[in-house]
Amino acid sequence: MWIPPPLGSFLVGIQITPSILNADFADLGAEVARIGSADMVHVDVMDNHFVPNLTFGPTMVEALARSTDLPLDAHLMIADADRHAVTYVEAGCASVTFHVEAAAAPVRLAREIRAHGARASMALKPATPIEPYEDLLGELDMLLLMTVEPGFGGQKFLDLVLPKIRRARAMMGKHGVETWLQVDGGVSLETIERCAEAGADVFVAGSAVYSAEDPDRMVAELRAAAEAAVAG
Ligand SMILES: O=C(CO)[C@@H](O)[C@H](O)COP(=O)(O)O
Ligand SMILES: [Co+2]
Repeated sequence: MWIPPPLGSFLVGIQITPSILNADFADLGAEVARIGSADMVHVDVMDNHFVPNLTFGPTMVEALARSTDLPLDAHLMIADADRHAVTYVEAGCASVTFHVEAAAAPVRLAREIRAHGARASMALKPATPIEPYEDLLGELDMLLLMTVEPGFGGQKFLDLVLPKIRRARAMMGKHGVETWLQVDGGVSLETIERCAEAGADVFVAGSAVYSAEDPDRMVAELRAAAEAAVAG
């Protein structure tokens, strides 16, 4: 059984997790090989129900896990997350994020994901407030705050989420938890500094990475920009 590391070992600094939503789906193994310096590969699972788009299922995720040594970070945009999340741990994901809007029992689900050996993460859409979930933060390895409405890559970053990122980071400090704070949607060289300054430390970037001529160089540039913003 996977045992959460002790407090403090969560502090790994800035992490860049490119989304393969904007990669070439016909050649995903090769596409992931183009981002060798990434910390994790963000896999957007969509069911055409929770969001109006359809992407991968567990069989494809399992094949992807076999084709790379990078940890997979599954972002489940699916209805009935309680029923399906563990399938993605079994498919080989190191981290599984469910949406709180799609989970009937988020505490039980987070514990179940951890008990099956993956990091447990919970996502909030832009209009979902963080305050009702303050007491759950200690159950999570990562909190994902969406900075676009989930469903599609290439959307414009929503600045209105920045105060929620700040509040979430402050709550983590107040409760003494070192939960990773991930942002997802419209993250680019133009927006990453604002997110890092607000307290995010894990950054999903899809179109910014895969529209770059050299995706791995873009990973390095995003990391440098976030680190510079944190350093002040
Ligand atoms: O979860 C999602 C969209 O729902 C994201 O992971 C996006 O796919 C990221 O793409 P960009 O906004 O960076 O292009
Ligand atoms: Co995502």
